[in-house]
Amino acid sequence: MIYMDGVVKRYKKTIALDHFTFEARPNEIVGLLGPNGCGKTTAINCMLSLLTFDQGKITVFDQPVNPNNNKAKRRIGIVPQELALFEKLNVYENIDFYCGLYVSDKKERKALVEEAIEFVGLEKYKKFAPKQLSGGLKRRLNIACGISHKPDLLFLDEPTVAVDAQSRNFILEGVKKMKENGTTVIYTTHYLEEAEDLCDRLVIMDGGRNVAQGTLNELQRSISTQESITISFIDDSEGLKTQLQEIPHVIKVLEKNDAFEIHFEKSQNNLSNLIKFVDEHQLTYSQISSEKPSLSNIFLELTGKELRD
Ligand SMILES: Nc1ncnc2c1ncn2[C@@H]1O[C@H](COP(=O)(O)OP(=O)(O)OP(=O)(O)O)[C@@H](O)[C@H]1O
Repeated sequence: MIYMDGVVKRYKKTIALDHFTFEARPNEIVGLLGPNGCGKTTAINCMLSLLTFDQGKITVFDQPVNPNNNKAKRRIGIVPQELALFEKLNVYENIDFYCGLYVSDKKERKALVEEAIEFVGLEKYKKFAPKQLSGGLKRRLNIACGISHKPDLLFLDEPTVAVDAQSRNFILEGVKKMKENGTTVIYTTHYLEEAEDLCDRLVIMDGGRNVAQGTLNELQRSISTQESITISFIDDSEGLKTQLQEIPHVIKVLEKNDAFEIHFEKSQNNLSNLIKFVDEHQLTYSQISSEKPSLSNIFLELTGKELRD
């Protein structure tokens, strides 16, 4: 669907994309993740041929990107992070306007607009002006505007920022449904749990580069932390963190909300070694849980930074 190879984009002295590579295959949801300023928007704008680039190659639908390729544009949907709604138009009219950019036949358009309204669950609000909608409903309207022409390729930029739980679920279920219907989705988000749950593959960006890509499983296998055990002690003693660090196979120990998050490399005995340590030091714990590295752990190890979550 989309292929980027060695793409360099400079804004004067800033290198926003530094030999960036990226791929989105048909019928998958690809998560594009990275800290503020890592180049996500620049990469997307280059894919959409809204920006020119200095070096490298980008193909969309197997053709080099070209701002005059209207046939390709018809197959692409964009849901920007900033709401792009007309205050003077009601819900129906807003969607109809965006759909009209691609579909001129009125009858066909009416059916598509109605379908988009149903898809985002705004049937009761057709005649409402955007200012009469809650934040979550406005986001749903924004999405309906981007998908009403049934794109094969959809860009969703942080669609769940500042939305209530109900709208968030609606949006996430909608994205899954779009994939089921054959759409390829490129999804940027800062919510790592959301990306873990939703995306088939993930691309982690930092400093304009693709620092890692793959399924969650592949990314988990690519880092040294293979298990993280969180333990809360009732009788925390001074110097405990340093002592925990000496347990075999421990990579590092983080203190999080009155608990220790201990990162281990791959070994069969991590949990039993920790319990042995607890017994030997006559400690009492209130909670203990073990899990595979989260996307947040992966992100931290690969980039040395926490991503806002
Ligand atoms: N028009 C511009 N002129 C100069 N520098 C720019 C311009 N647009 C972006 N940059 C710089 O390019 C880099 C990449 O920015 P970009 O907006 O692509 O990052 P981003 O990952 O989308 O960030 P965010 O998560 O904050 O939206 C940053 O250093 C940014 O300051």
